[in-house]
Amino acid sequence: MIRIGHGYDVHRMQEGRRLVLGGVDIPCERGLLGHSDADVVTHALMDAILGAMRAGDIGKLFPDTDPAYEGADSIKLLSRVAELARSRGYRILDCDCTIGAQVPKLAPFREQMRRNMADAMGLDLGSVGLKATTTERLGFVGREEGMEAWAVALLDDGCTEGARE
Ligand SMILES: Nc1ccn([C@@H]2O[C@H](COP(=O)(O)O)[C@@H](O)[C@H]2O)c(=O)n1
Ligand SMILES: C[C@@]1(CO)OP(=O)(O)OP(=O)(O)OC[C@H]1O
Repeated sequence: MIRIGHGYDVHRMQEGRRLVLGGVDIPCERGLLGHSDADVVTHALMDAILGAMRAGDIGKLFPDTDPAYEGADSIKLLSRVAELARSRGYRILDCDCTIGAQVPKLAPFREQMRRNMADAMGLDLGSVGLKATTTERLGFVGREEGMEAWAVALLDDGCTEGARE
């Protein structure tokens, strides 16, 4: 049976932090604040996969109170989520993500972000969609206070209809 999952995440922008999106270190005066590398799009994608698995969320799997995840490389955490999915009999089929960011321009980094996320999940590049949008200067994204990301993922649970809880 095909399962759908959705993920959403927000991180605050702050001077002196790296901007890491889809595993790409993007040159920018300000980066994203978080316990991990604060890779907002990779976090949304992990939550989408976990949602499709009905397996909670990244905060449950990787608590932000655990020093093990301080400065964590979120792409490595994505590999772990994909491995967890495989170990439970799921196959990640397809996913699509959107980043809300007023600045910087992300288009030049889009293909490398897709590649990093696809590689982390063991998927073809074509199975990972990624877009970016400004919010036309509206809201916290528009004021450059933070960035947000949404993701959806389709997983095959390997079961006949209705067999999983
Ligand atoms: N941080 C961003 C935001 C947007 N883009 C690209 O620009 C296009 C137009 O954005 P609008 O918000 O004005 O619709 C968008 O479709 C993206 O291709 C970007 O690269 N980086
Ligand atoms: C992956 C984690 C690990 O601390 O990253 P954070 O940078 O804390 O980001 P957030 O999206 O607030 O919560 C998810 C956490 O589990």
